[in-house]
Amino acid sequence: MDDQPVITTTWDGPVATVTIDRPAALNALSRQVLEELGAAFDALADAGAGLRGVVLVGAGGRAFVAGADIRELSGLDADGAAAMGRLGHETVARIESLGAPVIACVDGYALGGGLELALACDFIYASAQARFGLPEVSLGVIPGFGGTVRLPRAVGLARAKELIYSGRMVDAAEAERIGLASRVEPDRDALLAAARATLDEIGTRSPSAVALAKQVLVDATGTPTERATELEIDGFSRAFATDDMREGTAAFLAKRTPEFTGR
Ligand SMILES: CCCCCCCCCCCCC[C@H](O)CC(=O)SCCNC(=O)CCNC(=O)[C@H](O)C(C)(C)COP(=O)(O)OP(=O)(O)OC[C@H]1O[C@@H](n2cnc3c(N)ncnc32)[C@H](O)[C@@H]1OP(=O)(O)O
Repeated sequence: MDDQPVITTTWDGPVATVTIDRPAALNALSRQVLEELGAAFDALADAGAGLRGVVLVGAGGRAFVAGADIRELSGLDADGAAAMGRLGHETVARIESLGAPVIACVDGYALGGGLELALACDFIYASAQARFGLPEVSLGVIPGFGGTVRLPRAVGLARAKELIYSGRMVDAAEAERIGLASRVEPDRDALLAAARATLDEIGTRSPSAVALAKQVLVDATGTPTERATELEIDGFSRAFATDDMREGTAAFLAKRTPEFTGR
């Protein structure tokens, strides 16, 4: 365990930036990183409507996250791997259950658990220096942090199979082409600026509606159509019990800008 925190959270108005700060190990996911990451997102969940968006980024400029910490991984047996996988999935669940959108800003490598962490965010923005891959089969393992679940949803089953079986990396341009990255910016500064601009735009919308949309999208994706439809009907109807729905429709009819509260 490092003595220093490996996860830092900074705020700029209603937007929080969560930084994974282990640059010497290319921000590899150790137990400490996962535990601090989970605590950071628990704290963000307490911010309520004061939080309008999160940027998740890796420190150092060479990697977002270069995967699970292979030194820790190499010491695991089957039971330890199951515990590691559960720890990873519990961490991811906090990102997906956060009402505010989370943008993974990938500058450098996003490999293995690092790509899986990025896939658990709402969408991925990349710098031109980004490289993505699930190289687990090169280590004699398979993705254990949701990659077999989320990569097919992002790029389709056939491409996910090709990337997982080959373990090959894709660059930023290919990642955007196959739907893995939503945007590519020339460098880190432009990447972070683009993420902030998107979160500022989303921040002008109803926080309660955005949170409901995220919950339905996360819960419904991958479920049978009949169940997914019921989840959407439930979310749609819950929106009509919010102050934001009254404010949004009244503002439109009065031809004025809505003042959303997120309630
Ligand atoms: C209950 C137990 C809890 C344990 C918790 C563990 C975390 C759990 C996470 C959830 C489960 C994740 C499941 C996931 O699907 C499995 C994986 O992610 S497997 C790992 C996948 N990643 C990789 O295979 C990438 C490995 N790295 C590389 O290929 C190369 O480093 C690179 C990214 C191509 C860069 O190459 P170079 O530019 O040559 O740089 P170096 O290789 O010299 O690296 C610099 C420095 O960083 C160290 N490092 C890099 N990657 C890792 C890593 N993944 N783990 C640990 N350390 C890493 C590298 O060793 C160098 O260090 P130095 O030698 O300088 O000390």
